[in-house]
Formats: sequence, C-alpha cells, structure tokens
Amino acid sequence: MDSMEYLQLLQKILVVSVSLYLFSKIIKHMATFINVGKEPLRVLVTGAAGQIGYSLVPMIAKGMMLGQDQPIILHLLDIEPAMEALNGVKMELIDSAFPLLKGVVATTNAMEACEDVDIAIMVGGYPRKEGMERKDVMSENVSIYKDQAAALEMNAAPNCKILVVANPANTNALILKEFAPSIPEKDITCLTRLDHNRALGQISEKLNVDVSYVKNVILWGNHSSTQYPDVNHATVITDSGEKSVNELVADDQWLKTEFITTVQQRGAAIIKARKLSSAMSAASAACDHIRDWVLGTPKGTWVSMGVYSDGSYGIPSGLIYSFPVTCEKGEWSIVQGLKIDEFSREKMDATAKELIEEKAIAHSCLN
Ligand SMILES: NC(=O)C1=CN([C@@H]2O[C@H](COP(=O)(O)OP(=O)(O)OC[C@H]3O[C@@H](n4cnc5c(N)ncnc54)[C@H](O)[C@@H]3O)[C@@H](O)[C@H]2O)C=CC1
Ligand SMILES: O=C([O-])CC(=O)C(=O)O
Repeated sequence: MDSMEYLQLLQKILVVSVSLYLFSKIIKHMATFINVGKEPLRVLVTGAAGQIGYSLVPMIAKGMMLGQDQPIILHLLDIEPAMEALNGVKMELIDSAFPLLKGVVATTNAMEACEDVDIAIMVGGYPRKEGMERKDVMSENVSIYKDQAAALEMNAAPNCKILVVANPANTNALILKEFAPSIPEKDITCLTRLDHNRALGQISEKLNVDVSYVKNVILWGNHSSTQYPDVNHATVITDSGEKSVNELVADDQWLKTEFITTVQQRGAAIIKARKLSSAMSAASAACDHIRDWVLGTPKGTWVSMGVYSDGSYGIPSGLIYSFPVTCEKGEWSIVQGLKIDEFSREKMDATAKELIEEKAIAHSCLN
C-alpha cells in the first residue's frame, strides 16, 4: 500500500468512527427524550401527604433520584385521615405532566403500596416539635416500622432498596430489619445524608468555596444530637490540587466545637425558625442517598449512609450506624482503614452508646 492509499484508508476509518459516534449520541438522546429502553421502576414513598413527601415526589418524578432516562411509577402511602391530601398530591403529579412519570398509586393500604416496589422511601411517621429530641417520637414511630416491615417483606420486589427517613431514623430502620428477617440487611438503610450535606455546607460557608469542591466529610453514628460530623479526612479541590479541610480551615478549636454543634443542632435550628422540621433539604438528601446507592458514588468520593454495622471501626454489630461508604453496581461498602484519633474515637463510641440505649427503648415500646 502506497502512502496515498494509506492516507485514504485512515480518512475512511476516521469518517466511519465519527459517524458511528454521532449516531450513537443521537440514538441515546432520542431514547432519553422519548424515555424508551428502560422499564419503569416502582418507587414507594410513605407519608407521601406530609411535608417531606410533598417536596420529594416531584424530585423523583423529574429524574433527580434515578436519572433522566429512568421512567418511574410512584406508589404513595399515607393513613386514612390524610387520604384527601394524598389525592391532592396525586392530582398535582398528574397536572405536572412529568415525562418520566408512568403511573401513580395512592393508597392507605400498606400491602397494596408495597406491591413490587424496587425502592422504598419510608417517610411516614410523626415529626418532632420544638424542644423534643428525635427519640421522643420513638413510641409513635417504631410500631409503624414493625407493621410496615411485614408489608415490605411480603410484597416488595426482591432486592428492594429501603431508605428509612422517619425519626428516630436509625432505630426505625433497625426495627424494620428485625421484623423483616428475609430482607437482606444490605438492603435496609437510614438517612444521614442530610447531616453529611449539612457538614459540607458548613465547610463551604467557612472557606467561602463552592460546596461541590468539598468532599469526604463523614457523619458517624446516630441521626441525633450525638452524631459526629468528622472532617479529619475531608478535602477541598483547589487549583493546586486537593487540600485537607483541617489545613485550610486552620482553626482546630472551631472544627472541634462550633462546627460539630452547628451540624448536630441544625435540625432543631430549622424547627425553631420554620416551626416545622426540615423538608426540602431532607427530600434532596433522600434523592442523593438513593441516587448514589443505585448509580454509584463518584470515583474518590464517599458519602455517609446509616447501614447495618458489621463491626467495622469497633462499632458493635446489631446497630444501624452511619459510616462512610462508597457505592458501586447498586451495593454500598464501608470505607475501611481510616485513621481514627482519640477525639473521634470518643465521639464515635458515644453515639454508638446512644443507639444501644435507643434499641432497648424501642424494644420496650413494642412489648
Ligand atoms: N432522617 C432525616 O434526616 C430526617 C427525618 N425527618 C423525619 O421524617 C418524618 C416525616 O417528616 P415530615 O414529612 O416533616 O412529617 P409530616 O407530619 O409532614 O408528614 C408525615 C406523614 O406521615 C404520615 N403517616 C403517619 N403514620 C403513617 C403510617 N403508619 N403510614 C404511612 N404514613 C403515615 C402522616 O399522615 C403524614 O402525612 C418525621 O419523622 C421527621 O422527624 C425529617 C427530616 C430529616
Ligand atoms: O430535626 C428533626 O426533627 C428533623 C430532622 O431529623 C432533621 O432536620 O435533621
């Protein structure tokens, strides 16, 4: 082959490659546009007539949780006194004409609500009011999670991913796990992503950097005022590479006091200000939690999830405890090997101790 023929061959290969690339892009775009290709996933939201539910369902229907190419069928559960409001939510979902939304089931029957669901976001329950701790709503809420465990166990799709949001979130998730023994423990989690996001927000404000440049904070333990937001391994992406948050903040006193209490008490501060507990940020965090679990965490980044302890970092098993996790192919795994100093150890153990106490109170409420 002479050099002219060789050049012509290269040119042809280039034209074919570019055409194939463009063709695949067009097909992908069209598939997204008309939502072909993927079967709808069924997503259950309990407590859907409440304030988190009202913020959450449009986020799910707009693809913020499972992606812009994933059709959804929403299953909405609430209790009889809220049925009229629930129907109102259903009407608004229809009126929003969300292209990804392929159906809405609105019901007060837990068995019907759980039928074949792939994802279950358990928000139903009673929120705390000003002056209460989250465990003060324990007696009302744990019995809900005992009853709904059975409905999920009997009717949800195999490998349904469950996220408990209602407080006390870790202990409700544990009760759900105990009363649904056939659901694998890897599929039952609770929401601590809101606290994780609050920690990112505080660091971003302190350093006056875009929040998306801050990563790898950790929220250890209980979604309660004993939670431990930890920045010892957190970094900020800067023009000259990743720098540690400790180094950039350069104020150990602030990080060990005000930062921690601000994150721990943020829920209470919002109740004081709004006279209602967080809803928009809770709904957004629930989307983040499920999105990262299903679609994976970005390379080099971890997030915080309340998961069943396997004894990692000396945290007793038999608790749902918030750990740093990475997610891949729909599975979470606890980040291993992080160095824990004495200050952190104490805080991690204190929040584990509270979870042990909550577990005992929950069991006594159910007897
Ligand atoms: N883990 C977290 O980060 C956060 C958790 N929460 C918790 O989420 C829960 C919901 O909060 P909001 O939406 O603000 O409360 P809300 O009172 O506005 O809504 C709760 C809904 O649950 C319904 N409900 C009660 N019992 C039910 C049952 N057995 N089955 C189905 N639905 C039932 C109620 O009728 C109501 O519509 C509360 O427990 C709150 O403390 C709130 C913010 C953040
Ligand atoms: O504080 C509350 O009761 C609601 C909640 O869990 C939060 O905002 O973190």
